[in-house]
Amino acid sequence: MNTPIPRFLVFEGIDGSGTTTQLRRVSEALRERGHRVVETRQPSPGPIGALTRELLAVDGGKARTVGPEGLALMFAADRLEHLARVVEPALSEGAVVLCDRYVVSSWVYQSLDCDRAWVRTINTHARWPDRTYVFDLDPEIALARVAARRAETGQVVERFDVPDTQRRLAAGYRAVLDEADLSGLVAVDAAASIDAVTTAIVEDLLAQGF
Ligand SMILES: Nc1ncnc2c1ncn2[C@@H]1O[C@H](COP(=O)(O)OP(=O)(O)O)[C@@H](O)[C@H]1O
Ligand SMILES: Cc1cn([C@H]2C[C@H](O)[C@@H](COP(=O)(O)OP(=O)(O)O)O2)c(=O)[nH]c1=O
Repeated sequence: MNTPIPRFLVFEGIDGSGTTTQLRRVSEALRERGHRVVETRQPSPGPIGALTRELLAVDGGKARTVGPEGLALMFAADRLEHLARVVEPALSEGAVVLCDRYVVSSWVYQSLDCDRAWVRTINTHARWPDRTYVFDLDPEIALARVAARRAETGQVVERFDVPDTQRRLAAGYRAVLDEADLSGLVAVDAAASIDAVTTAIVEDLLAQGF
């Protein structure tokens, strides 16, 4: 019997590591091969995700009122709502779902300020993805990319957009990559050129049966 192709694909990494750019390019490559593809992200565009994004924005240099535990619960609730509303129906219909950020984002970001085991507990009901591409990049390079992107797009500053925080997050992602018992985790050298990163991910997917 043929092994089914992995259809729930997640892109993870610190801000500026290139997940959004690559998600678009990999989706395009899969569509060209005839797959039906759903591109999505967390925090999701749904009601809980929209509220979460609002709470993340830093207003005049001051984070809004929700604290780290409240925010962790918002991300987890958004995740389950988004799974039920978007991801599960798309997978049931045979689509490939590519999601920009997922459970590992909560593990890494929320564990900066909350109890690590508790963060994992509140996310245990979210199904584990088939493949999680973890973009590994020096935080200095990622910060330079984010600054350039912000100058171009006028994007708002969010509470994790702080150099020291990004360094701790990069270390958090590397620690997750070192966990031996997680299935489908793939390290991506995000310092390579945009084309080279796309090729590496597409080659991995082809090796998975696409
Ligand atoms: N491999 C790369 N090399 C150089 N610049 C890149 C690369 N990947 C992305 N970028 C640029 O860096 C910025 C951040 O990329 P983006 O995909 O938005 O990151 P993320 O979604 O991980 O925050 C964008 O301006 C993008 O064009
Ligand atoms: C999904 C998720 C995102 N986040 C953070 C990461 C980002 O700083 C922020 C918004 O995500 P996102 O819009 O993906 O940021 P970017 O495109 O700049 O990489 O939310 C968490 O802290 N926990 C989570 O579970």
